[in-house]
Amino acid sequence: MKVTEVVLRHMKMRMKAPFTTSFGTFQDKEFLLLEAKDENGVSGWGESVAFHSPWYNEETLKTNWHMLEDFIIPNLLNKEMQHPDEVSETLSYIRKNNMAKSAFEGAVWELYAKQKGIPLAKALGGTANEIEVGISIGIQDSIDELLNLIDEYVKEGYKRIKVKIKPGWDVEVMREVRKHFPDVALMADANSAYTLEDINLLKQLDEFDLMMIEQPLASDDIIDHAVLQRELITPVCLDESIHSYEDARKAIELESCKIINIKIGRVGGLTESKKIHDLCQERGIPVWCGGMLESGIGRAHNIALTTLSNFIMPGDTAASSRYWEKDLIDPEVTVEDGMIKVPGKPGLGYEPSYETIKQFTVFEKSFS
Ligand SMILES: O=C(O)CCC(=O)c1ccccc1C(=O)O
Ligand SMILES: [Mg+2]
Repeated sequence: MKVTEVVLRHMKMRMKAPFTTSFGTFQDKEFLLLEAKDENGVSGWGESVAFHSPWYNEETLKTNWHMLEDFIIPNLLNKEMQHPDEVSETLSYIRKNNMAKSAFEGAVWELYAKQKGIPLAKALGGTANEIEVGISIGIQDSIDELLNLIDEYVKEGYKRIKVKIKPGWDVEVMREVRKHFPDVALMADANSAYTLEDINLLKQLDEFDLMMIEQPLASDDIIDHAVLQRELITPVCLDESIHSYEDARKAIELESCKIINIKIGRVGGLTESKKIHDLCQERGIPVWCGGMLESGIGRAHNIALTTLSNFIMPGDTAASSRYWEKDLIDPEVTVEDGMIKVPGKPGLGYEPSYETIKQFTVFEKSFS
């Protein structure tokens, strides 16, 4: 298998509604799409989930463009490979820049699956025919607005509700949500908005029978998370803290968390995601697939990964229509009763639409 041409596209798509986390708000989603073609003109697709600004991690779509253009693409163009695992091996000399690596690697994984004539899910070793999904709700202007949204999503059948929290929008909010939705599977995501000084406040969340609290403390801190986990009944789930298999191993050994959120981009690709998945399975740590407000391409990658057997908790990969007026793929991702049917066609199983992609492309460059 060989990638003989790469088309890199800078995309800009407006989300239906702004998304607010403890770091701020945005509505225009900019990201990179990477199309990798083989010598027969077959394309595999990858998406970089790096945002316009480095609030979630240190990467941005411009740093990703730089890494791809100046290092990753030259390293991998025209390189003969037997298996997509060789992408991360080849790039292992590059420190971090996981989202940039993952964009290329995801495209190679799709190409590999297409060449074998099997769905990406199967190529990864996944077995599920359908997957359970939840939904992540950003910080709202009022509790009433939040309750209305939750009501809507519960009626649509989403299997669990995740509420973003931050100081000043936490205990009282979760109390109201629990009061109105006593039976819903519920969790909170803090995106690192707290420190150990907030331990008493975080302990109050134990009242609400949450499935987990996601990334309460700093993005690089598994020591304090271990201290916090010892004090909480609610399981801690790590998101931003886990960049690799090694991070996952250390967090599990320190008992910094009881659950891990795997995001393909954050850990540098599908090969590393699988390794983390397998480790967690061995250690009895459930995993679920996080979301980065992806277009259909990244969404399709998440769906394929989620078919692995230790993805036993609903992920954040909601329906295309939750984010976009029009997604880049045909068909779009749809959710019925909180389930997504895993496509049976080779590769991603969703066809990227060149017409729609063109409409949202700010800039593109071809490498061969
Ligand atoms: O709906 C999604 O794609 C996930 C939404 C979400 O929670 C999120 C969105 C952007 C960046 C980080 C996160 C997160 O999981 O922390
Ligand atoms: Mg998170």
